[in-house]
Amino acid sequence: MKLEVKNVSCGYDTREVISDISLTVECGESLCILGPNGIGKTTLFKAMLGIIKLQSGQILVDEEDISCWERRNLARKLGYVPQAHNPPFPFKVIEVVTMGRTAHLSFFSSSTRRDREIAEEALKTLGIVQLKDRIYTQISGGERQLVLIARALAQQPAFLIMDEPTANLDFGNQIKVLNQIKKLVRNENLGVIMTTHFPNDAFYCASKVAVIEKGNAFRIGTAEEVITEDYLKTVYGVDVQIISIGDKNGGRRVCIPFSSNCG
Ligand SMILES: Nc1ncnc2c1ncn2[C@@H]1O[C@H](COP(=O)(O)OP(=O)(O)OP(=O)(O)O)[C@@H](O)[C@H]1O
Repeated sequence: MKLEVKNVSCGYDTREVISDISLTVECGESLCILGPNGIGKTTLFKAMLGIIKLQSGQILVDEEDISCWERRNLARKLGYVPQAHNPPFPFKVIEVVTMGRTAHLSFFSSSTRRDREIAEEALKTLGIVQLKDRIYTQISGGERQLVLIARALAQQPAFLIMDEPTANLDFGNQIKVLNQIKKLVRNENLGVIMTTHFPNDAFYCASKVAVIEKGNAFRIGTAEEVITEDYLKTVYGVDVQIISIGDKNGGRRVCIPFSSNCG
């Protein structure tokens, strides 16, 4: 299955934030979107999820324009993982994850035993089934992020749209979440589109990288093609060094910032 953003422009009222962007993601691929604060990454996600209208262009799933799809249909194809948040009510983890089944329920029906089993399966896939009876507001930020991914998985979408899934997490939880994303892409054949502020996240887990720059310039390709020292200097105005390291799975690149004028 293919998700295609085709010549999309979008924004708020008459203000264009994203201008003429095109990208595609297939199931079994992960795309990391990088770009400075306020450039429009979340705005693009809102457009993909039908929260704001496109100013021009199309969003297609397997060549079908999704603009006139019912929200429920859209939710069966696109799952959204927001940044971990504190909900106002102290739901149990299993209840939060079962909420992901809403798109599969008919009007006025409540979740069934099968929905709860699917929710539990999603918790197992993420290795956090032991949290199922804990109160969501009383677990850690990293655990909450994994629970939100489980909730989106319970929705059984083809694609997961993830807004900065590693934000606010400690180093260990960042790696755990990135490893889970890699597994979902590889083992569950999900397509993942995620934003991040860390080029190393993209080196670590992305099949493709897109960078949105000021002036709405846009680049997409493999991490190696797109994330270069010169380009990061252009986009973020900082000096970095990109080095290759060996690990047991083969070589990998990492990006290290350095200051050329720190005396
Ligand atoms: N609801 C809104 N109404 C009007 N303007 C908005 C709204 N939400 C965001 N914006 C503006 O749109 C621009 C893009 O914001 P957006 O949140 O998409 O950026 P972002 O790339 O996701 O930023 P960050 O990396 O800081 O999360 C910003 O100038 C922001 O102020």
